[in-house]
Order: sequence, then C-alpha cells, then structure tokens
Amino acid sequence: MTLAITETLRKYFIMGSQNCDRDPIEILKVAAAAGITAFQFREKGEGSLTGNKKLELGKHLREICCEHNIPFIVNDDIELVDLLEADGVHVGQDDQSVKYLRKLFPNKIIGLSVSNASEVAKSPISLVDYIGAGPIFDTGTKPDAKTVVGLEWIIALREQFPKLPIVGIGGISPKNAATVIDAGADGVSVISAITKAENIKQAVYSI
Ligand SMILES: Cc1ncc(COP(=O)(O)OP(=O)(O)O)c(N)n1
Ligand SMILES: Cc1nc(C(=O)O)sc1CCOP(=O)(O)O
Ligand SMILES: [Mg+2]
Repeated sequence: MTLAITETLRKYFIMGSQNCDRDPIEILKVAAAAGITAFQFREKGEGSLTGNKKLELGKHLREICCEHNIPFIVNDDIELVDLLEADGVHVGQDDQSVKYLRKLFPNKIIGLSVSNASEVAKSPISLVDYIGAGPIFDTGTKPDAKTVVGLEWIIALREQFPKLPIVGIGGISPKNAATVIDAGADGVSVISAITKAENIKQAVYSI
C-alpha cells in the first residue's frame, strides 16, 4: 500500500556512507525494519563515495527500500534518479531547478529546501510535493548549513501554507522531534539521530 505524502514524511531518514561509522547497508536494514517511512540517499561531502562505488552502494540501499516498501529519494544527483529507479529527488535552492525537474519527472516525488521567506518567494512551491525546512536546530552533520531557523520557521510556513507537506530538518533527535511535529511539520528528517544511535530501533521509535 502506498502512503500519502504526509505519512511518508513522518520519519524520513537521510544517509550517505560519510555519515556512518558502521556499514550503511546494515544501518538502513535496521532502520527500515524499525519503521522509517522514507529514505534519502545523500552521498555528499567529505569522505563520500563517487562514481561506481556510489552507484553500487545506492543499488544496495535502493533494494532495501524496495523490500520494505519505503520511498527511495535521491539527493541532488539527477543521473542517479534514473539509474536507481528512485521514487523521487530532493534539491536545494542552488541545485537543479524544480521547473526542469518537474518536466523531467512528472510523476516522481520532488522535495525542495526552503530556509527563509525570500527563498519561498522565489520558489515554485506549487510544483513540489513537499518542502524541507531547516536547519531547525544546530547540526554538526552539515558544515555549510544555513543559520538556525528554529521552530518559528515551521510555524510560519504552516500558517502561510496550511496544506503543504512540510518536513523539518537539522539537529532533530528523539529529545526534540515531538516539538517539530507540534509546531506543524508533517514529519522529521534525521541523519545523525539514526546513524550515530547506540540503539537504532529505539531511535526510530522515538522520533
Ligand atoms: C528533507 C531534506 N530537507 C533539506 C535538505 C537539504 O537540501 P540542500 O539544501 O540541497 O542541501 P544538501 O542536502 O544537498 O547538502 C535535504 N537534503 N533533505
Ligand atoms: C542535510 C541537511 N540539510 C539541512 C538543512 O538545513 O537544509 S540540515 C542537514 C543535516 C541534518 O543532519 P542531522 O540530522 O544529523 O542534524
Ligand atoms: Mg542539495
């Protein structure tokens, strides 16, 4: 059964091998069995794989998502969307344009990052399936993250767009995930809350 996009966003796990001090394939297997609702393959930044190694890891991770019926979303890398038969793509303000992507992928999930009002103003919001709002809290995972926007950003977006699917991202953990949902987000996106968890199953339950 296919989930509605808002349900798909509820526990949205993002990972690349650079985020892991254990085997990423094993991490995703445990997270998938524990109940994540979406996965984004984000092989990016210091220590990340490229070329064939990136593709091979992507194939393994894609397969795990298929087995668990979890949407598989590719970060940034448009070529990989076709190569891995991804369910969607997530882009930021400086990535491939949403207008172009929507033409290329009329039926795939398209997510876009928005961190402030001027980004909203210049974004074709009606063409995306969801937006990623962040960084909500301080994050040690992304060195080039923008200024922390806080829960106020979720509240403001929800007020402006009552029906738009929104996922919060940045510094979200079992301790603060509920505050993001209470502020109006449909879900939480996490990297380190799962990749660095001592008990991945418990972390997935608690976000
Ligand atoms: C769900 C979600 N939200 C935001 C982002 C960040 O995307 P972007 O701004 O393009 O930054 P990079 O992830 O590409 O470094 C995301 N990936 N996922
Ligand atoms: C990939 C990413 N994008 C962000 C944004 O604000 O757009 S914050 C971020 C890193 C999220 O990692 P963690 O859950 O470990 O804080
Ligand atoms: Mg990007």
